[in-house]
Amino acid sequence: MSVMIVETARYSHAWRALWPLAKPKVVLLIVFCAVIGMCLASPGLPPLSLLVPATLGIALVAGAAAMVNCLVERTADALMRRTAHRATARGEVGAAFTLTVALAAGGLGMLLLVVYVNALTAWLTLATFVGYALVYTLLLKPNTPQNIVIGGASGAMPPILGWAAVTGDVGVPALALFLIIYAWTPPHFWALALYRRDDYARAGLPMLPVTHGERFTTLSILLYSWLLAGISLLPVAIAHSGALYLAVALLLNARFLYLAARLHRQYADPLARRTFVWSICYLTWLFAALLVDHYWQVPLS
Ligand code: HEM
Ligand SMILES: CC(C)=CCC/C(C)=C/CC/C(C)=C/COP(=O)(O)OP(=O)(O)O
Repeated sequence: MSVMIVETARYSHAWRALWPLAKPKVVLLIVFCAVIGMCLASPGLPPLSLLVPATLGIALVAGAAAMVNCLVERTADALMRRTAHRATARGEVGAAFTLTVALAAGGLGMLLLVVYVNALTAWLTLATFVGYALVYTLLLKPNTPQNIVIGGASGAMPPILGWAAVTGDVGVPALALFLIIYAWTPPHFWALALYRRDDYARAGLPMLPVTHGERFTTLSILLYSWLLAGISLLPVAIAHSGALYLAVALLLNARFLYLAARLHRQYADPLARRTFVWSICYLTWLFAALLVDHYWQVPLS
């Protein structure tokens, strides 16, 4: 009896240790962007019979990708303060167990997409998994400071996945949303990499602030923020979104550009942290505005 209790406690500890490896908050925003892709592709609300399996499927595959990322990077994670507590880095969960759970979750997600959604969404989600868990994590991240500029293409896929789930193809508005997340990713990540640069240097990862220094990174953030400001107006330029979205986008861009310009003028770690936190608020509110605008569109003229 006591052996059983000890075994159960060990397993429940292992399961609880696995949950943060799936990076639930990141996956939540990814799924939010995917759901908005689904809504924008539908004149009304997407049917629940599609919304539920598509959302669950994408969430499961994204969580699996995050777990594989933590598994592959466990040695580097152990050297960084931000990631040293991960169960993979601490050796609290075995590699075989983590991989099995990740593949089971990812497999279940793929099954949901294949059976209840469509083949295009399933293939694109699989490609996204490979792009992040393998190409970015194994090849790009340890080898080039442009790692997230290239690897960011995976993170930018969610609206395309959502759109494809509803329509079975990749529409122009979905491509515009892809470009928004693609341009958003470098300032999002480099802001964090700046105030965590000692971590990355210790782990031997060639992040931009480590290889090119603070000034070059803040300039890159500023330039990408301008690029993002322009790209974020694409949904209006293609007449998919209206005045409400435009107003919100202009306000959000103004704050992002203000923070990026200040960061470049006078660098400070707390300001870099604020810029990183703002990047997450920015994407959340921008996509929320797309959604509200879609259902309550105010014409521009
Ligand atoms: C390759 C592209 C990306 C890179 C390199 C990246 C990097 C990071 C890093 C290093 C963190 C820090 C986590 C921590 O605080 O420990 C983070 C947090 C976060 N990222 Fe990203 N990110 C990327 C793409 C995305 C995408 C596409 C989304 C959502 C659409 C996203 C949403 C978030 C959120 C919500 C957090 C906060 C998580 C938390 O507070 O636990 N990221 N990101
Ligand atoms: C199927 C699908 C939709 C997949 C989505 C891919 C995905 C999970 C993208 C998120 C990107 C992410 C969490 C980057 C973290 O950077 P990092 O891995 O360099 O950060 P770390 O140092 O915290 O591990």
